[in-house]
This record gives sequence, structure tokens and C-alpha cells, in this order.
Amino acid sequence: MRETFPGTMDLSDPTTLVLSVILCFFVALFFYGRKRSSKYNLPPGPRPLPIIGNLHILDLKKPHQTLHQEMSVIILCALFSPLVISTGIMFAYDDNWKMMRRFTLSALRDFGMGKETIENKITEECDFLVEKFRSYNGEPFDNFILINAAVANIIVSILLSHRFTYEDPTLVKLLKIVNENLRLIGSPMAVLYNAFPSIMRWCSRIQKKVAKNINEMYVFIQETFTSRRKELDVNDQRNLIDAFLVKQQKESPQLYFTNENLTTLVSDLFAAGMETTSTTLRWSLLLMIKYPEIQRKVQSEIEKVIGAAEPQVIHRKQMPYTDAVIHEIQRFGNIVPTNLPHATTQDVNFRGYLLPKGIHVIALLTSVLYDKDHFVKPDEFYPEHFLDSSGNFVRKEAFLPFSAGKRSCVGESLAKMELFLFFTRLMQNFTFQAPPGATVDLTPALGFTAGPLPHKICALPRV
Ligand code: HEM
Repeated sequence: MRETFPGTMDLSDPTTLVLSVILCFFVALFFYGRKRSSKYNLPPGPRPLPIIGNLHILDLKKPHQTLHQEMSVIILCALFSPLVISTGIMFAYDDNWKMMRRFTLSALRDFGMGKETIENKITEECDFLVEKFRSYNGEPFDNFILINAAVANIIVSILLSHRFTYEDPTLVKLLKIVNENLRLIGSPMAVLYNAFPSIMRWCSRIQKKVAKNINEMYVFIQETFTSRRKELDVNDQRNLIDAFLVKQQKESPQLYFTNENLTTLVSDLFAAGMETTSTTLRWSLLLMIKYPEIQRKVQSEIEKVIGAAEPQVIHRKQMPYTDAVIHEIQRFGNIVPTNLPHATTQDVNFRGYLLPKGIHVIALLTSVLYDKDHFVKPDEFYPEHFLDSSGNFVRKEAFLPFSAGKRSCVGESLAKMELFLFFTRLMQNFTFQAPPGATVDLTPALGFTAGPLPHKICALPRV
């Protein structure tokens, strides 16, 4: 047996050898990481550890809160390789994204966005929702599926010229798939999966479950939405799917207007158009329950400006208080806190720092919506953020719940119209309260979008 001295290593011992190699690997990665960030002159941030990057400081339940640090870069980890989908619009890139975005914007405009046609559709849907709320006679109920379904019907009318009843099994199934996936994608397990796909693949079922849901959604969309090609009349295009199919017939060779793009695009628009707006509306009712004096002020402005008539978009200009409340709901609700992930398409000089081409960037919406330089009480629900001292509505440049730039939300004007019409109509017809004995919890639920935790409300009829 060979003698080893205290404080020295015996490299002939296999365990010591393996441990030494691993240690050298970590040290090399550590210095490589530091060299890489100094080469690129990235903005400052906490020092990343080898392999795991800054994962150890990340709150997996609320990643945006860890990331909300001014001018800092959080290195998620060296192995980051997120799921990339090249079809549709939301996760597409390059020419396919450009074509789908251009088509979507023009189809949304042609089939009603920003026009009276869609305003009438929303007003009609408000009738159904009010009737449903009224049927509970002031007793507690969960508004989740009802609001989901009402909002889903607006995007479905643009996609398919169709309306589902709130109990329709097709709609209920679609809503279940979308909601489950958004919850899974925002879960701590999914954050870990994105950071360590090769390791997590072995110990987490999350990716399989999400993929299964997406697949089910696509099959379902093909059966229910896109199978309508048999009824297509080129001279009478009634909806976005018709417009896509007409483009498909004209395109040769088929590059962009493919069946895959149609399925993913419809799925993207359904999910984005339904989930975000309905989550904001659910926040709106919960916040009105929490702050009854604000609810009363909104109701008295409605009485003054609209009376018993149906709310219309033209009323908004005369309703600065309600407008400020809706803006504050969106700011405070902060429902897409981490925004969608992006990547630089070229080297970018950002405030004297270099973000190299291809780097993944998460432009946190929390950082603007909760910016104390723009909002005096960022952590409070305070509609005065959007009012001047005379009670006039004021715009804020940091109000960016729809993000900014080339990839900003395509449904912004549709969403704004929906929020105003649904919110005023519900406030006109009901006073909202918590069920007897219940307290209002404003903690956001875990998920890709930050909605309220499950809760019940009471809708007391006013008229
Ligand atoms: C309150 C409601 C809504 C909010 C807060 C919201 C917010 C957002 C945000 C933050 C993004 C990411 C922007 C970025 O990547 O920088 C986005 C993208 C998108 N939104 Fe919305 N959205 C809302 C409603 C809608 C509606 C009603 C539609 C349906 C027409 C829609 C369709 C989309 C699409 C297709 C994208 C991807 C755009 C692209 O990648 O080019 N959204 N939205």
C-alpha cells in the first residue's frame, strides 16, 4: 500500500481521480463563463455558478420577481435550450413569423378588430354572460369557466364565425386543454425543465404532458375548426380560417399557408385571445370586491354617462375614472410578468453593453408596470396612477401590458375593446361581493399567466 501525506491527493485512487476531473471541469466552466461574459460585455448581474448558472437564486414559483433587478443579467444556465416551434405566430421566427403576423393583422382587421361588427358581437356576448351571472341570484359561484367561455366566443367568432354555448363540450374541452397547459408551462418543474432539458427529460413527465395536450389541441382544431374547408366559398370569405384557405389555394409552391401553419395559428390565437383577456376580467371583479369604494365610483360614472343604455366604445372618452381603473387593473394584475422569451437577431448595443446575436432575452413587463419612477405606489391598486389632479385620464409610457416593438401583442385593440365592454356591462348590472365570511386573496396563482387563485364571487343584481 502506498503512503499518502495529509493535504495531498492520491490520483491513483479512482474516486479521487473522478472527483478531481469533475472539479477541474467545474472550475474550467466557471472561468469560461466569466471570460464569455467579459468578452460580450453583458450588463452586470449576480455571478453564475458552473452548470446551474443563477438557478440557485431563482424563485421557481415567481421567477419574474428574482429577475426584476434593474440592468442585471441573470444567466439561467449554460444548457438552456427552450422548446422552439417554428409554425404559427407566437413561437415562430424569421420569414414564417413575418408572413403569419402580416396575415393575422390584416385578417383580424378584415373580420372585425376595431370595428363595429366586433363591438356588436361583444355586446351580444355580454347579454349571455349577464344572464348567466343573474341565474345565480346573488349566491356564490366560480366565474372561471363562464368568463373563459364568453371571451373565447369573441375570438371564435373571428376565427370561425361561430358561437358556442357555455356548456358546449367542444368549448369546455378546448378551455380545459389551454388552461392546463398554461398552468404546466408556468410551473416550477417547467422552469427546471427549460434549464436542464436533458436531465429533466428522465425525471419529469411535464414535457410529455404538455406535448400530449398540444397534440390533442391540434387534432381537435383540425376536426372542429379547419375541417370547414368543404364549405369554403372564395367569393364569400366569412372568417380568418376562410381567408387562410383562400391564400392556401393561391400559393404555389406551398411555403407558408400550409395546414401545419393553419393549425398552430388557430391554436395560438385561440389561447392568446382567450386566456389573457379573461384572466384580466377575473382580476377586475376580484379587485372591485376588494375595493368596494372604487367599485361604487365606477358604477356612479356608468350611471352618469351611460345610464341604462348598452355600453359602447364611444362612451370610454367620457369616462376617465373607469378608463383609469381598467388601466390600473392591467398594470396591477401584471398577467404576463415574464413576457414571451425573445432572442437577438444581431449584436445589440444596449446602454453601452453588448448583447450578442442569438442571446435569449426576457424583457420583463414587471420592470415597467411596477416601475416606481412612473407609478408612485407601484405595489398598491391605485387608479390615480392614470388620473391628473383634475380627474382627467393620463397615459403612461411605462404602461406596456401588451409589450412593445415588432412582436408586441397583435390583439391589443381587440382586448381593449373587450375589457371596456365586458367590465362596464358587468358593473352596470351587478354589485360584486365576496361570499359571506370569505376574504379576498390577491396572491397570483402559479402559471404562465398570473391569474387570481380559485375563488367564488357573489353577483348582486342592481337592476
Ligand atoms: C388583456 C389581454 C392581452 C394581453 C395582456 C396580451 C399580452 C400579450 C403579450 C405581453 C404578448 C407578448 C409580446 C412580446 O412577445 O413582446 C402578446 C403576444 C401576442 N398576443 Fe396578446 N395579449 C392580450 C390579448 C390578446 C388577444 C385578444 C389576442 C388575439 C387576437 C392576442 C394575440 C396575441 C398574439 C398572436 C401574440 C404573438 C405576437 C407575435 O409573436 O408576433 N392577445 N400578447
